[in-house]
Amino acid sequence: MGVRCVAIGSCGRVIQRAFSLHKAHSTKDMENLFQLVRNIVPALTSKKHKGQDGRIGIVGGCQEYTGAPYFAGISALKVGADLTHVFCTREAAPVIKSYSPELIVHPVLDSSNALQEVEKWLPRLHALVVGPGLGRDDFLLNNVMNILEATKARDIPIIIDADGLWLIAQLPALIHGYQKAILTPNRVEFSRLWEAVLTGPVDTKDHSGSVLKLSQALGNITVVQKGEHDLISDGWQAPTHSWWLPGALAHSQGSATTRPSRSMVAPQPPQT
Ligand SMILES: NC(=O)C1=CN([C@@H]2O[C@H](COP(=O)(O)OP(=O)(O)OC[C@H]3O[C@@H](n4cnc5c(N)ncnc54)[C@H](O)[C@@H]3O)[C@@H](O)[C@H]2O)[C@@H](O)CC1
Ligand SMILES: Nc1ncnc2c1ncn2[C@@H]1O[C@H](COP(=O)(O)OP(=O)(O)OP(=O)(O)O)[C@@H](O)[C@H]1O
Repeated sequence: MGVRCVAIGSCGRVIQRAFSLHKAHSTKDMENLFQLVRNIVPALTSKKHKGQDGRIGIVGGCQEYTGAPYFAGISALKVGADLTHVFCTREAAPVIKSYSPELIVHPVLDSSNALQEVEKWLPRLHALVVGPGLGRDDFLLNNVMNILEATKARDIPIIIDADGLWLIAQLPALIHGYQKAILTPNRVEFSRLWEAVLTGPVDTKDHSGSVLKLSQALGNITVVQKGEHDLISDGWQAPTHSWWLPGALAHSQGSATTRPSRSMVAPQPPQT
């Protein structure tokens, strides 16, 4: 069975499980969702070679945290990306690699030439995910700062989650105005970012307005605020709710970036 058939099967099982918890959904809703998932997975064709349907880089994984970068990488593959490169610390690499032979793992993030090592691969990557299981060690964060600058210089889309967001909260200028960035904060990460770039407390009665304001304060970069209802804004348009599976993935594992349908791999939301 091909990788994509397995991916579709896996997505189907997740959705079926989700729907078993949400009986209120109609069969028609379910059919629509299956179709949306199918749309995400690229069609097999003899005209393409391996790599053309997505080469994704994951920056994260350190001594303490190895699960999150694995989930980010393997999920990218399950929704159709062809290759995933994980850039992690030396100690994390054998652990992450042993979870799956499908991931390409580079034990470079804690080396003094981390930037050069990652830069060798940057020209081949279609998107970079920064933060899952990264930790908050200053030396690592400094390396990641340089990697972010190099990635921006190449105009590569960047998705930032978890400790990547911690770094952005310390240094918002690092990502300010970079239109190809997507930040995926949970409620706590959202507050941290808010405090870094805005004054006063987050308006908990107006989630939509808050997401819009944060996106604008960061120079109109896309913010996906995770929670019971995910909210997405690019600072120009009022936030929209997550459109495909509200609440169904509450038992999150690893990282929001492991659910790429919410961000750049997704088809456009249906017009309403
Ligand atoms: N939390 C996770 O699932 C993962 C954490 N990892 C790493 O573990 C370290 C600590 O992670 P923490 O998640 O504890 O982060 P923090 O140290 O930033 O703590 C955030 C706190 O906010 C709480 N919180 C989260 N969502 C909330 C909500 N909606 N409402 C109220 N409280 C909420 C959490 O329970 C946690 O106590 C980080 O270095 C992080 O990268 C990573 O390995 C990836 C997985
Ligand atoms: N209260 C909730 N009810 C239903 N679903 C929720 C709720 N909170 C979060 N979720 C779902 O879980 C996803 C992850 O949100 P969460 O707040 O757990 O982020 P997180 O802590 O950063 O986790 P992860 O890093 O795994 O994405 C959300 O995008 C949403 O789909």
